[in-house]
Amino acid sequence: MYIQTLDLSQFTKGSESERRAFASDLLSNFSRNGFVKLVNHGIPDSEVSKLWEMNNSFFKLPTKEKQKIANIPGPNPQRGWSHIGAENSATLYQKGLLKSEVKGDLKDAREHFDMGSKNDYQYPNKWLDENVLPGFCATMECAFGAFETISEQILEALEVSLGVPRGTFFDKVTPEKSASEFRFNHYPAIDIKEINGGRVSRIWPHFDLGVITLLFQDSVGGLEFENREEKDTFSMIKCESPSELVVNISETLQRWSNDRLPAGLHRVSIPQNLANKEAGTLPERFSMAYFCKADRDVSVGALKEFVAENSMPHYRDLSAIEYQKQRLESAY
Ligand SMILES: O=C(O)CCC(=O)C(=O)O
Ligand SMILES: [Fe+2]
Repeated sequence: MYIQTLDLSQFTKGSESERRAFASDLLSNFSRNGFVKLVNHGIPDSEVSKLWEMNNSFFKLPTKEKQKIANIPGPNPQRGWSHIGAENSATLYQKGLLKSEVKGDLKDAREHFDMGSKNDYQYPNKWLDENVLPGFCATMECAFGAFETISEQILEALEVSLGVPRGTFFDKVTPEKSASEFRFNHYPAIDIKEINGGRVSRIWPHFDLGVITLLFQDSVGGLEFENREEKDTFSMIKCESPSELVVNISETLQRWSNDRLPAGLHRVSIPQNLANKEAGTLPERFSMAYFCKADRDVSVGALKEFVAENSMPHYRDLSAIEYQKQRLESAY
């Protein structure tokens, strides 16, 4: 099993028939396993390189600097730096756990940094002094805008292929009220034996909470998606280029579409193609994820377009912020 790579410029710059072909490929790949990879997504390589440099530089800062913008653990949207083990993905996404995995005391070997929209006055971002990491805020805000555009294009393509009115999804993800988030992940080098011990993972199997997720990963490897035909088995999502985007369906889209588009279960583990998976050290790994999220006041219940007449929706109405808080509460 592998993830298909699609060319987004076919949709953004193509003829009507190319746009339809892209939309249809997107839907069929998402339906198969919840994932696609995108090239020609509109973020220039130079911008992607800048992001990678920022990502690396941020985590290399002394702990005392990162501590100044520490996230306050809890159910609110995350802002700033979270130290290794702060978020417990195993608890957050228990329904994503494999049967063999025991509950409780499972750790993530990962630190991360989160930011939201600059328009989000309710949960403002936390930035370092400009001289500590020059250009950090500007680079992140610029990327955030680009991710908003790409998300809009993907949601529009899905609306086209699903035959639902324009705006069915996108009107619920507005740049003005944005609840979306951009995250830097850093997985420090780790002894493979520690991971094989079964209590520590880079990131446990989970679904993302938002609508869709866009992710850049480096070449270290280890990101995997679940094969739907064979529960509890995972395949690699190989990194062919540091500027390709991995895109997956997240929980909100599964709920809106009343399970027509199930979310993609994923994890970060020992790379399957590593020569020795029993001993040695896994090198550090970096990734960046943009979580396109529903506006906070919007319902994450099933949309009427996806509920057949005289049948019950699989998901009840609940505001996106209430949903997020309920899910996050279990993670700390
Ligand atoms: O690091 C990765 O490749 C995946 C990260 C991830 O799944 C997440 O942050 O939700
Ligand atoms: Fe994830």
